[in-house]
Amino acid sequence: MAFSVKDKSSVALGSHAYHKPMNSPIYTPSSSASSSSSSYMLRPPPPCLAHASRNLKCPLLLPQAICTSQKKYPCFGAHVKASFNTNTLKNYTSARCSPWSSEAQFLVSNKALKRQLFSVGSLATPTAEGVPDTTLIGDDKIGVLLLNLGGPETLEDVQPFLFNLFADPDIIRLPRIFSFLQKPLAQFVSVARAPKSKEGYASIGGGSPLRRMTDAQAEELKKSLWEKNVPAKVYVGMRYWHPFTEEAIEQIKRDGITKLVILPLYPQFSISTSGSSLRLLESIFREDQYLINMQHTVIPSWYQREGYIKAMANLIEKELKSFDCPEEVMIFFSAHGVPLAYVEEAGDPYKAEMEECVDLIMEELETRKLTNACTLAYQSRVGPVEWLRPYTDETIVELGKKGVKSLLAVPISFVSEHIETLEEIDVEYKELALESGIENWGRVPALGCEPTFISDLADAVIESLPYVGAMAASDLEARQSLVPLGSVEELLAAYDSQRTELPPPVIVWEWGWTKSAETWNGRVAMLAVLLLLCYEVIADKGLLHQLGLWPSLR
Ligand SMILES: C=CC1=C(C)c2cc3[nH]c(cc4nc(cc5[nH]c(cc1n2)c(C)c5CCC(=O)O)C(CCC(=O)O)=C4C)c(C)c3C=C
Ligand SMILES: [Fe+2]
Repeated sequence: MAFSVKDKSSVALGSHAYHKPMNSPIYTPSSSASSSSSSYMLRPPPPCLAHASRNLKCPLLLPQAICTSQKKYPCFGAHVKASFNTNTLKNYTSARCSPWSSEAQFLVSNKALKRQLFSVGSLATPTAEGVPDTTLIGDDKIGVLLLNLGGPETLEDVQPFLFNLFADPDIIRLPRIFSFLQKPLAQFVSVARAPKSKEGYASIGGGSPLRRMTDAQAEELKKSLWEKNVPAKVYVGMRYWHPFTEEAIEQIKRDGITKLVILPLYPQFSISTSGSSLRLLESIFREDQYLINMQHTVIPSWYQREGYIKAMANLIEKELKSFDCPEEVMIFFSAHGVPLAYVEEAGDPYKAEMEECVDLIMEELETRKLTNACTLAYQSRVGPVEWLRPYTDETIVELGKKGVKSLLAVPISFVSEHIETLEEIDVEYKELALESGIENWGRVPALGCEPTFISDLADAVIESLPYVGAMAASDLEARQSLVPLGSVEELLAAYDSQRTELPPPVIVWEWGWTKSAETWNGRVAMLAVLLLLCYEVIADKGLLHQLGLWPSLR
């Protein structure tokens, strides 16, 4: 028994084609998409935006993170779809004055862009022997900076780690006039959440495996690069815990790196993950003379890459075989959620990229004659606002009710094991699934150091090398040709302008225990917390002071 939208009698959760909004958790890739994109092409224009900071007032790093070319010309050597995604970027209208807007003038036509990108792209092609063009390396010292989230290594680390996370304005997005409350709020929320989080970390051995796993990935990536004749150093920069991004940058300076490839370890781009790390880097770069002069490029997201898609498909194929009736298993993609407002108001491409990623993996499985039904849902929501739907927990219950008997969970937004795979999926969701009538449960491991995946990351780095510093050329045409800056500027301008506003209120009021009531309760609670925090700051007394959770200002 396989479930799909083409088979509505089996599970009637509504229609669900990839390019439509995902109202229901069940979908199968649309047949047109399958047929149009079952092959991989080698040299599409890249999504990475190359920069060198020379000749620019500031290094303009962040725009590289978000590139509209991704949908139309997916990443180096990646899957090219014939049909374009209806890109969220189309919604952006305003071009504001932002730290990045100095580039808005370099708008280019896609035609010119393609022409140049194909010719520049060919520079990156490894030779037949797999040896990259050494002129790309020359006397340069090449570094690769892996960006990741970081995780507490001991239970004592949990609360300060949470503080760092909630103090990030890309995680708790306050209107600018309330930005002075960011740290007090982070203190409050981290202290309030720490006990629950500690329980989770205690149950997976007393800390996050993230540092260990990311270090191992860095080591393997370095080996792979050297094997491919690119003698690069690989650094790890975490956003919220050791080794912090700032520490990695100091090491990069000490090592005298002259060309840096920045590679967030998140396959899909989100404002809250890669975006946050890139924003931090941008501020570090802007202040530092060495970094301003160092050439760099960013690989903003790489979920479309052949190696990544194939590696994911390999893991799924292998895990399906462990079920008694593999063809009856529903493949259950579970992605880390983000608040809905990130996507709908701030223009986060995360949801669109996630859906496309799932589509590509399913298409790859189809080419292997694996036609299982699949579902995408979002997990790990935190706080009172609405997050991306469908939620993983609700979906599991719904699938149980609809008679689904076998589920294979696939963590899709992250490439290492972490608390949300080891605790949330393996323990909480498994238990919920079994209670909901699902009889057979499996989980695909995170990619970790899977060789196909690591080798593909190395290729992504190598393919990005021609773009490192390409913007340093004062040659206007080169600058114009390499980056579809107009769209990037629009995206960032829109994203940044949204930071001044809170999400709009729920317009239609419904009585009873409804979604709108839930949302409003959350907002009222948030407002009360804000007022209490204001009181603590202004009066230098209050509940937190009494509990000793607030350092006296006097
Ligand atoms: C693509 C991955 C991730 C997105 C998107 C993301 C957004 C996001 N996360 C929080 C809040 C928390 N995240 C926490 C841990 C955590 N988050 C990710 C990844 C994404 N987060 C990972 C890999 C981890 C685990 C790290 C580890 O230690 O193993 C936590 C702490 C754990 C907990 O208490 O549950 C919080 C809190 C928000 C609010 C958010 C988007 C705005
Ligand atoms: Fe998270």
